[in-house]
Amino acid sequence: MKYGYRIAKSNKTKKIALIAHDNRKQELIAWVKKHKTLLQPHELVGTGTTAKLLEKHTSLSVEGYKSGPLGGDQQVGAAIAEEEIDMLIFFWDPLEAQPHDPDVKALLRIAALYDIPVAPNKATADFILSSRLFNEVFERKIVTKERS
Ligand SMILES: O=C(CO)COP(=O)(O)O
Repeated sequence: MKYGYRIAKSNKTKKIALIAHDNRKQELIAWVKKHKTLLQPHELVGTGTTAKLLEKHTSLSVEGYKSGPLGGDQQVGAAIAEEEIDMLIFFWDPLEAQPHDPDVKALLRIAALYDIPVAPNKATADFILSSRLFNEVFERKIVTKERS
């Protein structure tokens, strides 16, 4: 089996996954509030608790998957593998182990594999949002398997 790749293109309107571990949820809520106008035109999704809190505190519409520890990270990972999600804002906790650490790792692996922008903190999220590409079509490299 050999690996090859093909180029996929995002739409101008992005589907953005928003996720935060408990100790970082307030930080994500504040970030989304700050950038509400920029985020509003895009399709927002997130893991269960994060999505609910974001809807409550920002009144943006955020479609929720299951809660992270109950399989939400895996659902977001599957959506990335289906090429449905264009970027991942994931404020994961660098100071506390999670019971579903393997799921977190799997999500980050799939996001790297499918070549989507990933922000683990506000600085990176700000860079992504201020990128010229944020409201344009951008290309990404999808790894494929080819029979040799
Ligand atoms: O645990 C998470 C990501 O790994 C987040 O899940 P919740 O948004 O349901 O808290």
